[in-house]
Amino acid sequence: TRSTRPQRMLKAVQKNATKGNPESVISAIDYFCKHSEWAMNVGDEKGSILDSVVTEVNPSTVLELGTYCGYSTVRIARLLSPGTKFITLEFNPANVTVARQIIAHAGLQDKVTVVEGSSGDLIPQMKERFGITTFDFIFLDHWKDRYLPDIKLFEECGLLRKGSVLLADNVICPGAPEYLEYVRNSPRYESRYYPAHLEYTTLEDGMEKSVFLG
Ligand SMILES: O=C(NC/C=C/[C@H]1O[C@@H](n2cnc3c(NCCO)ncnc32)[C@H](O)[C@@H]1O)c1cc(-c2ccc(F)cc2)cc(O)c1O
Ligand SMILES: [Mg+2]
Repeated sequence: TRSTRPQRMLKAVQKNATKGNPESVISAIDYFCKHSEWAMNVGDEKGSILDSVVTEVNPSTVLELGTYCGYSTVRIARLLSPGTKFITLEFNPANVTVARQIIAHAGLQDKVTVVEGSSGDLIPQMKERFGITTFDFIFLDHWKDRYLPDIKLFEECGLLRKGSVLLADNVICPGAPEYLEYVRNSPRYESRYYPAHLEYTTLEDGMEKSVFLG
């Protein structure tokens, strides 16, 4: 049967990227998406914003929602200090399989744990299953209508501390209006919008960085 786009992306990484070289994995995926098939990776322009926020926060604990093929997982993991606890959640088992292979090709398999399951089920398990008290940095890039319920879940589960940073992709395209309204109007967050473009296109998109104030 016909391969899937994530499988074709993995093949492109295995063919064109150097094993153990995260930068070459990132470049191979961006090349694939620009010249072969568009895919919903955060991409190079928004990826640079992600890089700068991760570098600024220099987190000890990181959570990503929506691994997909592992592109942003590789971008984040390559910047983390040794000993950082990084967990990424993905509920599609086929995507988990591809992501684990792309992360391994980059040589970053020891830096991140890819957990199969849905955020709604897994977020409440973070403390007991992974020994996490709070997250320093959270990257939201899963279904856009789940951003708001999941940030509320973080609050309910006591997973945020004063200064925790949440970065949300696609707040314009496809858009996360209820999430934006919440973080921009809640006295518990200090929010800032980073304008950019939808990955690999000229369409408007952007990322929202929100700092939890406690
Ligand atoms: O839809 C987009 N991303 C979704 C990501 C989904 C991935 O994350 C996984 N996932 C989803 N919900 C959960 C969940 N929890 C929630 C359910 O319980 N828990 C765990 N994993 C979850 C899926 O299995 C996928 O692997 C998007 C679209 C465009 C786009 C823009 C313009 C266009 F024209 C077309 C597309 C651009 C982007 O950058 C985008 O990120
Ligand atoms: Mg996205």
